[in-house]
Amino acid sequence: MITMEDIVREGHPALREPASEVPLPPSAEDNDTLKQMLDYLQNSQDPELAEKYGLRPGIGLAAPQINVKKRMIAIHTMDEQGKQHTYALYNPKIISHSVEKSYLTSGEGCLSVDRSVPGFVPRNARIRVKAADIDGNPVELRLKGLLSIVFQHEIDHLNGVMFYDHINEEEPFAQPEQATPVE
Ligand SMILES: O=C(O)C[C@@H](Cc1ccccc1)[C@H](O)SCc1ccccc1
Ligand code: NI
Repeated sequence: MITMEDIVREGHPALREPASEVPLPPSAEDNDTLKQMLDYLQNSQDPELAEKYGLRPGIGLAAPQINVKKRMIAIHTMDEQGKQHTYALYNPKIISHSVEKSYLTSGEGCLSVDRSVPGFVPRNARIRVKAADIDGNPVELRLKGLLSIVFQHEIDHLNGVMFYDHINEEEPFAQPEQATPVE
């Protein structure tokens, strides 16, 4: 079971190195890792389990955050309409995106960052993602809103990018150009 001890924090090299493509079909080991990443998110959103194991709630997790330098992400979140979305993906790739930007009005956090970093994080409002699902089958997703933001946060982790790399240093709360706020 993944707990907070398994999640590496800022300064750990795994967070700043590009992760490697996962050979498909996935090995049993990679499959187990990806399932454990999704389990972490689901456990962390269960108040009893989160309390019992000291888990910080998360809606996304990327393999480099558990010191696995492979292109694997898990996402488990409600969208703005209250619909549950659950993804466990290999080799996600943004194949196109809108010109329009968006940003979370609350700013972003990160399970690998034990401090608050205030500011708007400009993201692409809409993205198309190609990936492989947990069985290694190809999937193509068109994402917007919170889901688009979470996917970009996690795919950034596969490229050694942290959310605060996008924050305007001079004016952290400057309204990003052509951007739609996401509550
Ligand atoms: O550290 C991570 O990668 C997981 C982040 C994902 C995230 C995505 C988009 C915007 C903010 C964070 C964690 O989920 S941070 C905790 C959290 C929980 C619920 C809602 C937002 C953030
Ligand atoms: Ni993060």
